[in-house]
Amino acid sequence: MEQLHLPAVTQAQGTIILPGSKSISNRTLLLAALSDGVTIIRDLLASDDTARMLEALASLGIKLENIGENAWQVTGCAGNFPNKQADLFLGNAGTAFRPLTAALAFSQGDYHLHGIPRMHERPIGDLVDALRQAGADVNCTGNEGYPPLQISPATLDVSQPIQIRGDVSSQFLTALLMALPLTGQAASIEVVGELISKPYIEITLNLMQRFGMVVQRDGWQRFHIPAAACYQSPGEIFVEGDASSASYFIAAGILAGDVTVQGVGQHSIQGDIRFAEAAHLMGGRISYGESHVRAEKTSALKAIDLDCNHIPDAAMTLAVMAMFAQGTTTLRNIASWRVKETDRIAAMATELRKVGATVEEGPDYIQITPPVQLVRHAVIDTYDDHRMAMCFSLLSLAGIPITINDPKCVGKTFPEYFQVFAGIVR
Ligand SMILES: O=C(O)C1=C[C@@H](OP(=O)(O)O)[C@@H](O)[C@H](O)C1
Ligand SMILES: C=C(OP(=O)(O)O)C(=O)O
Repeated sequence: MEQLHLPAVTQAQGTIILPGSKSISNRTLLLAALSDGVTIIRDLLASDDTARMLEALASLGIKLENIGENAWQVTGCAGNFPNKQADLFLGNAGTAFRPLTAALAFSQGDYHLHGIPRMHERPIGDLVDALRQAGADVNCTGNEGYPPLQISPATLDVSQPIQIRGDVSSQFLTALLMALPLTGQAASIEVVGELISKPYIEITLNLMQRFGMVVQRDGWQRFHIPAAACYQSPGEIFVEGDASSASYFIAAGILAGDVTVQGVGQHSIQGDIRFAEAAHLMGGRISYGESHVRAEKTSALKAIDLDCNHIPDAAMTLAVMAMFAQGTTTLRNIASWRVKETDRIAAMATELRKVGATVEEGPDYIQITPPVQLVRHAVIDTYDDHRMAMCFSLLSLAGIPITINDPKCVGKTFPEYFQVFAGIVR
C-alpha cells in the first residue's frame, strides 16, 4: 500500500487557494445539464466525485466542453436527457448518486446506477421509497434499500404530497427537490422526522433559484415545486471554494500560526463555513472577508461540547483538533458519520486511540480526551476516506511524524491536498 510520511512540524503560515466546493460543483453540473440553454461553469472542482458526475452526464448525452482550467461549458437538455439507456458508475460520490437517481427516475429511460463496494453499503432506501410514491420504477438489484439500482420507464403521478425521511441523509431531500421539476407537474414534499445536515438543503434551494426554480417552503417541513417549470441557464456561474476543505487549513492556523484560505468568505452559501465558529470556540482568532477566512493562533486550545449536526463533514476536523486541547471534547448528533465513506465514528475512534487518546463512542457521538503525551510516531489508516487522511495530517503539527496510509484517497474531493498542506507547514 502507498504511504506518505509527513515530517514533524510545529508551525503553519501562509495563504492557500481552495479548490471548488464539491457540493456546489456537482449540483451545478446537474442543474446546468437539466436546464434550457448553455451554462459556463468556472472554478469547478476537479476531483473523483466531479469526474464521476461529468462522466455520467456525458453518458446521458449531455454536451460538456472543457474550455479552460476548471471551466466547463454545459449545453443543457431542457429536462430531457438525450440518452434513454445508460450504465453509470458513480464511484463513492453521494452528490452524484443520490441526485442522479431521482433525476433518472423521472426521465423515462432504462438506467443502471452502481458504485464502489462501499457505495453499495450506503443507504438510499428513503429516497427510493419517495420516488416510488411518485410512481417511479426503481429496483434495488442487490439488497433492498441500497445500490446498485435499476431504473425503468414509468407512469408518474405527483398529485399527492411525497413523503421523505430526512434523518439518514439530507441528500435524499436534495435529490427529490432537484428532480421533481422534471415531471412538469406541481409537487409537494413532506419531510418525515427530523431533517439532518440542514445547511445542505439551503445550498440546494439557493442553486435551484439561480437556475430559475423558486421553491416555496414551510420551514424544513414542506416544500412546493411549481408546475410546468424548466430550469433556465443563468449564463455563467462561479463555484465557491470548498468550505469543508477549508476546515483543515483553518484548523492549522488556529493550532499553529496564521493561515488564510481564499475562495470562501463570510457570505458563503455553504454551511461548513460555520466550522470557523466551532473552531473559534476552541481558541484562536477568526476574521472574514468577502472571499477569505483567516485563522490565527492566539492561545492554548480549550475542549468543547458541541452539537455538530449542521457541519457533519467539517466536524471531523474538530475531532483531531481535540488532540491539542485541554480536557475532554464531545461532538454530538453525528450519527450520519456511520454511513459515509466509512463508519467515521469507529474509524476516528480507532485512529485517535493509536496516538494515545481516550475515546468513547456512542451511536451518535464521540468523546475525546487527549493523552498527556502523544505517541512519538503514528501510522494512520484512512479507510478510503479522504477526510480521515486530511484530518490526520494535522497531527503532524503536534511535532510528531505521521505516516498516512493510502494518501491518494484525498482524490475524492482534494487531489492536491498534501502538496498544499506541505506549502504552509514547517
Ligand atoms: O448535499 C451535500 O452536498 C452533502 C450533504 C452531506 O451529507 P448528509 O446529508 O448525508 O449528511 C455531506 O456530508 C456531504 O459531504 C455532502
Ligand atoms: C460524506 C461525504 O461525501 P458524499 O458526498 O459522498 O456523501 C464527504 O465528502 O464527506
